[in-house]
Amino acid sequence: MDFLHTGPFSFPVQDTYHHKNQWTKRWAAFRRWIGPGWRKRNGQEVNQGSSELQLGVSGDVREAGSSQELKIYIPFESAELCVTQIAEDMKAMKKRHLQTVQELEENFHITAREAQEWIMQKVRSHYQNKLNTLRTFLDLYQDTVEKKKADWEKKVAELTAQNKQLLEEQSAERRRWKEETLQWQKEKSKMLDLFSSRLDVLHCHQASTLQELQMARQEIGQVQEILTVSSSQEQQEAAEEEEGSDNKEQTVACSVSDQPLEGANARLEGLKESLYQKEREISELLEAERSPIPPVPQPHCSILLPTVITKAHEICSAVAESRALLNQMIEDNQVALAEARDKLRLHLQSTKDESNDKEKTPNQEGSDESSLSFLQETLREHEVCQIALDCIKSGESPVMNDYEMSEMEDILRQETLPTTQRSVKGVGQQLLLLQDQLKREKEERKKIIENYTSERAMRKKYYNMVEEMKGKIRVFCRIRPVNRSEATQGGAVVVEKLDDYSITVEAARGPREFQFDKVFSARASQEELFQDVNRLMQSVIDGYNVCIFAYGQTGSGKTFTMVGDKDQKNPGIMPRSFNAIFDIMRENSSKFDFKVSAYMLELYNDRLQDLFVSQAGEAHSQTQSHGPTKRVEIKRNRKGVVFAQGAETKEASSAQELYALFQQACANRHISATRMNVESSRSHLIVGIMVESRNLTNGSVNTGKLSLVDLAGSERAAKTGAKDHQLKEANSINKSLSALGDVISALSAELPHVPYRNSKLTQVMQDSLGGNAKTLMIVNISPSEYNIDETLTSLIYATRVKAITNNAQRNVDSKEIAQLKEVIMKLKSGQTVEEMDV
Ligand SMILES: Nc1ncnc2c1ncn2[C@@H]1O[C@H](COP(=O)(O)OP(=O)(O)OP(=O)(O)O)[C@@H](O)[C@H]1O
Repeated sequence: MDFLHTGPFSFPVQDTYHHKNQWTKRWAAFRRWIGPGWRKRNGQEVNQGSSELQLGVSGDVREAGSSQELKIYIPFESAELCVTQIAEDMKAMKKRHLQTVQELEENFHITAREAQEWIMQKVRSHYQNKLNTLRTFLDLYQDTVEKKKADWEKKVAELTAQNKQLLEEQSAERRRWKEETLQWQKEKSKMLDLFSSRLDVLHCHQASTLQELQMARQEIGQVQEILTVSSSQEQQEAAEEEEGSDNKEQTVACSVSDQPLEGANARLEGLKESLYQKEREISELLEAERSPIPPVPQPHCSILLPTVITKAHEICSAVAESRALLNQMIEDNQVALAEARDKLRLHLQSTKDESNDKEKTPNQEGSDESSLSFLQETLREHEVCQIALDCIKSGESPVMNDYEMSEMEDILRQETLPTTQRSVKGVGQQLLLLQDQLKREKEERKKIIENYTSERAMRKKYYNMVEEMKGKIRVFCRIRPVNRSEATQGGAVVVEKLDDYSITVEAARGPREFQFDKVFSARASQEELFQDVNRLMQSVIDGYNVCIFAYGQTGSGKTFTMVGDKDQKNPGIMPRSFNAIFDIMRENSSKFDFKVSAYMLELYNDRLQDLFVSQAGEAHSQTQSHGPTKRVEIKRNRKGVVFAQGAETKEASSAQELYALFQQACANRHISATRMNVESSRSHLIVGIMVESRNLTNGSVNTGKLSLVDLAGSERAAKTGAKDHQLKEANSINKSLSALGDVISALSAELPHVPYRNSKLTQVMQDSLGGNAKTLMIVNISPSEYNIDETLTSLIYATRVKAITNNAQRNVDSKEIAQLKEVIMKLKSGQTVEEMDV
């Protein structure tokens, strides 16, 4: 049998005619099945035109074409067998090919997965490296901050010590001044006493002199009488003698009567002289009394004092009564001096004993000090008096050194002559000097206080930075101005801002001080408050979750702080943050591609409601049986970030658009008037703003979320006058706030279980309290006594919140992860995913 050799297969050739048609069909099918790929086998071309196999009419197999061409006739069975075999071979081949394809596909998948894993690993290690570098930076930064903090603390301590020392020096100086002034005043009064006693003595002396004068005058009168009598006798005798005696007798009689007259005259002269002398002395004394010390030139103490002492001594020696008086005074003073010494000794002894026995209160110490100084002064008084009296008695001046002498002179110059112009000038100058010194000291003190305050502020700032780095929740306190109803209640203001970080509340049991990260007084504007909030907006853009919430009793100013006033003349944190976010986005638009979306909810009567869906619309859809409205539920993603499932999220491309969305949401909010607040929020408002920023350089994506929460205020039904549905609202508000309080207590006490699930409010705030958000709480309080209980409760809660630590982390995804997330999102929402996307 001949065989047709076509490639690897051999066809048995058959020359049966009746099989011709069948063969032709099968051959055609075979060729179709083989297809164009079969043309080349073993390097031999099978030409359709020239090498085509043909069946001869006679049934012989012959070669078609030219005379050289060989015609081969294959028996049909062989050909069929051959075809079957080829078909099987082809099947096997196909199967093998399919297996190979499958293997290749699998290999491809494995390689792709490996490549992806390798990339992921690379990315991970890259970010790990980056993280490590950042950690090193952070450590370095923390070290620097620690060092700076230590430096500042040291500086503050130094300044405080310096300040203390200065204050001590100042008070010591003042004390010294006081003591010296007191001492000099005492000595001055002693000198004045001395002068007055000297004057007394002089008065006595003057009186006795006057008496003597009187006596002398009487004596003169008597002498003049005698003289008159004797002259009348003389005249009588002369008349008698004229009548009968001779000249000789007349001469003798005359000489006898002249003798007593001469003695009387001499005596008279002597008396006159003494009278003049006394009169001179008296006039001198009177002159001295009128101006005890000649005004100009002023006598020096060194001259004056011995003069006074000598004069007093002279008087005492001359006048017996003065001497006796002086002796008496010396005796009395010695007794008083001994008594004063004993008293002082006893006092010192008793103070020593008491100080050994028990500790004293500051009051006791003060009274001890004052009685000690009083005793010392009394003793010193008697001592000085003793010296003065001894000096007067002995006629010797006290021994003083130059310094004491000049001091004494100064005192005398300034204080003993108050009426003279000079002394007035001296006192004035002294006063000016003192005022000048006081002014300088005040300025110095002010400077020190300013330094201290700025140091304190700086220290607090660094402390805040460190606290923030640690993840502590920041708490600001804002005091609202007194409102009209409080003013009419007549309630006094009991809250006072001490400085930027502390306030004091005049509670019934005494003042209580609270410390916060910042305190805003009633005068603080919305802008001032936002300046301290603004930096959190950058954190949102950087991919952090940030939460700002206002807490406080009803009517304390939460909505004013978060939203602003009704006509938006004083916009609050919410509208300001919309602008701030878009401002930052605009500044960074060359480096990032941003996307902003928002959801706005309210928690009313423990039910979450989407504020983008109006109540009317919801009711309408329910009545029109469009089915129940979408249920909003709070969920948390893998990272613990809270999100509202079922709430509509709307995108905004500008601050205005976002604000319009916000206004739309606010219009749907539950608000009504209560006795405490004409526009009281009856629900908790929760605004979530998501900012997605794609880095145009490396494709990484940050997703930050800003949660702004305006809580409804805690209230007492009795105060607000809530009834019916308002009472129900109040109960629901108070319940959720009490659950929030429980969460705060558990977190601040670091309890193992935190009851987040007790209320929807606590679920909403789960990532902000003890979660991964940067959180700021603003505690709003009323300043009035009328609300003091609520104020204290709010402040105590806020203080607890300060102790809570969050673990804020950035939400950053690499380009690949961000892409994969996008694909997942598309798949979840049923969209088709292009190969390009993967
Ligand atoms: N710092 C402030 N300066 C001026 N007015 C203020 C300030 N704080 C609050 N108010 C005014 O006090 C009133 C009550 O404030 P607000 O409505 O903000 O209180 P609330 O705490 O939100 O009360 P509720 O919990 O009942 O909603 C408002 O009229 C508001 O304008």
